[in-house]
Amino acid sequence: MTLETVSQTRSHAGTQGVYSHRSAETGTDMTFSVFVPDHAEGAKLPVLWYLSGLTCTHANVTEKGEYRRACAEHGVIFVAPDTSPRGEDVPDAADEYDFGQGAGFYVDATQEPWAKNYRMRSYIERELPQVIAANVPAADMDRQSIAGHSMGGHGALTIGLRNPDRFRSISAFSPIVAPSEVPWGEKALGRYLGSDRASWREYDAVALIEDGARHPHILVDQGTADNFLVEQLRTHRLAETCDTAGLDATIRLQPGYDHSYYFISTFMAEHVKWHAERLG
Ligand SMILES: N[C@@H](CCC(=O)N[C@@H](CSC=O)C(=O)NCC(=O)O)C(=O)O
Repeated sequence: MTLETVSQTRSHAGTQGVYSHRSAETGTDMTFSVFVPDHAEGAKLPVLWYLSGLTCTHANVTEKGEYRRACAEHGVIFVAPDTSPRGEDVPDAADEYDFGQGAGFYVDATQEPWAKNYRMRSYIERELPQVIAANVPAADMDRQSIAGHSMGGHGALTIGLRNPDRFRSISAFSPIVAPSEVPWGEKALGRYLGSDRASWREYDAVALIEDGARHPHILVDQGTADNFLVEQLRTHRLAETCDTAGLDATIRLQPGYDHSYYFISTFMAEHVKWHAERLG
């Protein structure tokens, strides 16, 4: 598979790259960023995936996430994919920031006209890892963890919970923990997957845990001044569900922080370190 280098920039004792490739899953060109810390020749470094939220591309966290110093210090490769397929030929929902392009919700859509291109689950779980393994020689694909923000926090939790043997740890900033129960999620899952709510459960972290999914290493940070907390994020649902299931997740409320990258960047280094400790 051919990878086009969009840019490579030296930063924090490493290389920040942006690349694009043709995706078989989405049927579109996809762009992602990868930060590779400097390393000895032949060395293998663990991989931390970061899934972004509504309206984002790879660029939001790459420019505002402030992960590079911590990744260089701990020797962690950081991969930031896009949040949906994009292009003039890709169905979109004009004027809806929370659906369509920029809002793939990390599902494989089953409904028309979304099913052909909106295959972000398979893209993140299968295709992009193969692209990374083939093109980033330092990437140790036996040591992976996953993180994300908001819609991407939902993606990290659900992908991590479905694949506990692949991802050694899961962390999330302000995740949508129960999309089946909130407006953003009901809209996206209803239109991408259809009205049968049973088919939504594998894309809902609370439902996955209720249905038996487990992971020993989960960290969530949530700002108390986040304007989406009450209606869309509902962190307490994850806390309650983990308690009931006997899951020892670390769920922290951070006083005064909002939903923005000012919040994410404040705690990013802690998340990178926490993952690095579990990645060995
Ligand atoms: N109405 C807003 C909502 C968009 C927004 O807040 N997006 C967040 C993620 S929300 C959940 O997934 C985000 O990360 N924005 C990008 C950023 O750089 O802050 C709007 O349309 O702006």
